[in-house]
Amino acid sequence: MNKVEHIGIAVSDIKIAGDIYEKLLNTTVYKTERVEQEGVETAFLQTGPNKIELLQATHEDSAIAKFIAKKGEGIHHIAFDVDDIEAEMQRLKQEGFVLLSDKPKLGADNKLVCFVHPKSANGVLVELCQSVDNR
Ligand SMILES: CC[C@@H](C(=O)O)C(=O)SCCNC(=O)CCNC(=O)[C@H](O)C(C)(C)COP(=O)(O)OP(=O)(O)OC[C@H]1O[C@@H](n2cnc3c(N)ncnc32)[C@H](O)[C@@H]1OP(=O)(O)O
Ligand SMILES: [Co+2]
Repeated sequence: MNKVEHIGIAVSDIKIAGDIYEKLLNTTVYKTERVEQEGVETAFLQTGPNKIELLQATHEDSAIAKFIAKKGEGIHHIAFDVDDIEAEMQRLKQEGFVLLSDKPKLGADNKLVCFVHPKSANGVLVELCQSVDNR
């Protein structure tokens, strides 16, 4: 695995949260994207080498809606950049981690993604990300 690709933060209102994070980080939201498959609206901010992904649910069955209902707004996942997502998925499976899909899915920002169940990663939802350009 390479660097942290982004930190995902679950928010109830992406416009309000975007304004707060713009002030906090002294930068602007550079991109928004709706990912229907995940039931989320996203907004991205960059601070130094770090990327923040704000996530608002687009329907009540979305993972983000369930998370906020249970735990409230806050850090939802940590995503790591990988060179070869299928190889990394295979490695993690062999190490006993529980993957949440058999195949990579298309995420935001032109990435292939796969999630590791938080119960198998010390209570943290982990996302693997491979740039589609890396394929
Ligand atoms: C925009 C696309 C993409 C990107 O490109 O970056 C994204 O980031 S999409 C982000 C949203 N999508 C996902 O999170 C997909 C993966 N997540 C899931 O499949 C589910 O959320 C889950 C992790 C399997 C949990 O779903 P479910 O089992 O239905 O929910 P429960 O509420 O019953 O949770 C079970 C258990 O797990 C704990 N939990 C849930 N979410 C998290 C979390 N984010 N971090 C830590 N722990 C989490 C939850 O509290 C439950 O624990 P117990 O109460 O102890 O049983
Ligand atoms: Co993410």
